[in-house]
Amino acid sequence: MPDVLDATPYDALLLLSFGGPEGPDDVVPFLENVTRGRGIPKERLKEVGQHYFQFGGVSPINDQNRALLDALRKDFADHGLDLPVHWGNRNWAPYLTDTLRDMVRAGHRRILVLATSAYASYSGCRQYRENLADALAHLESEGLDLPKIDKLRHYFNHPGFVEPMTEGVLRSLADLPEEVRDGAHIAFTTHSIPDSAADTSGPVEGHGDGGAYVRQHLDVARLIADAVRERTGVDHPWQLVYQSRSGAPHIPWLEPDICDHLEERHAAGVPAVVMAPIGFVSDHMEVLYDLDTEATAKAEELGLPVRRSATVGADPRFAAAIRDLVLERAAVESGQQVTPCALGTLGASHDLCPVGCCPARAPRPAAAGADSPYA
Ligand SMILES: CC1=C(CCC(=O)O)c2cc3nc(cc4[nH]c(cc5[nH]c(cc1n2)c(C)c5CCC(=O)O)c(CCC(=O)O)c4C)C(CCC(=O)O)=C3C
Ligand SMILES: [Fe+2]
Repeated sequence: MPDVLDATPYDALLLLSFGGPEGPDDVVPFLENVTRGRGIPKERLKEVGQHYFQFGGVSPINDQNRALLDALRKDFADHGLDLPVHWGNRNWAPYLTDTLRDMVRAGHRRILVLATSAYASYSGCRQYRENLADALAHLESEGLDLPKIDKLRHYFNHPGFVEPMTEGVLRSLADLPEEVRDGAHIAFTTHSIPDSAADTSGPVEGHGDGGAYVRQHLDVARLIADAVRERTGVDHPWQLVYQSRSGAPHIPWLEPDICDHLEERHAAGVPAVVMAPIGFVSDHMEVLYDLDTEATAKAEELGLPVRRSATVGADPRFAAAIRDLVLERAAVESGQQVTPCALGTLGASHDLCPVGCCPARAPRPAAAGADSPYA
């Protein structure tokens, strides 16, 4: 390994995340930010507000991101990669626009973005690209010289993302009572999204039937299930299920819901379930409430032993994976030949989101893609 790693042409990495409230007074304004123009039913908002108030109005997501920042900075420093890492959010402080302004004022001209979503979808990819376009428009109106922004490819199938989750599932299985362990099923969970959003996720040529969103999750689930079988010698049946549905009831979203799934598995005589939240990068509110609180209460009511496995969070292997992805993309942008690292059947995702990838219901400018007005 060389003494000094080089991320040229990039001069900074931007961790781009969702944001979350840090106290009771933040909850309602945060939810207003999240739902602006998104038509989420009032009852759902009141309910989700309660989830936050139950945890003192504090979402764990910001501390998770602070821990990830620390892990990235440590990994980069330990490997001689001199690349500053900044952090901005879509829905709460530190807001993306403020972070980007600071970065431009500090002289950064080529910024690489790491979004805290590993998969294709409007909510996990294009919406972040729209946020980047909004922030750039804002800085332009302030008369600042705009930087060039690229976004890292989807990392769902990078070994540094998959391996910590495999280990988490193994730990959860080991934690189950021995008499139910070998019969346990694995429920891989992710955020439910409208069927229409799933079907149009990923590049246009792959649209339909759950799109890239469902295919990518299925690939990760299969990778983990295969690795678990290899390590334990036991074939644990598994299924991809969904959680955290919002939206109006008459609009179809991805199903089944984790709670219905637990009921169905219990009725079928399954002795235990490991819930593996592969759709989430860290233990934020969706994991703490929808799985650890709600689904776990449902399992208790059924008398079904369950365990929830770990997300990658600030695992050093995940930080190392991000370093690998940064160097890979820097090499691509420098015109070098690279072999991208990816497990599974789908191969490495595209570097540049093509036109029509993960479309919005109402088209808006999106940066860091083939259709960016800020090339
Ligand atoms: C795919 C996906 C991810 C994963 C990718 C990624 O990480 O980006 C994700 C992450 C997150 N979602 C989060 C919170 C919320 N999401 C909501 C609403 C929605 N999410 C959606 C999808 C996703 N969401 C969708 C289709 C909606 C419906 C409305 C809309 O189309 O926008 C609402 C409104 C109320 C509700 O409907 O629940 C809240 C409060 C938090 C923060 C948690 C914390 O505070 O710890 C995080 C990380
Ligand atoms: Fe969400």
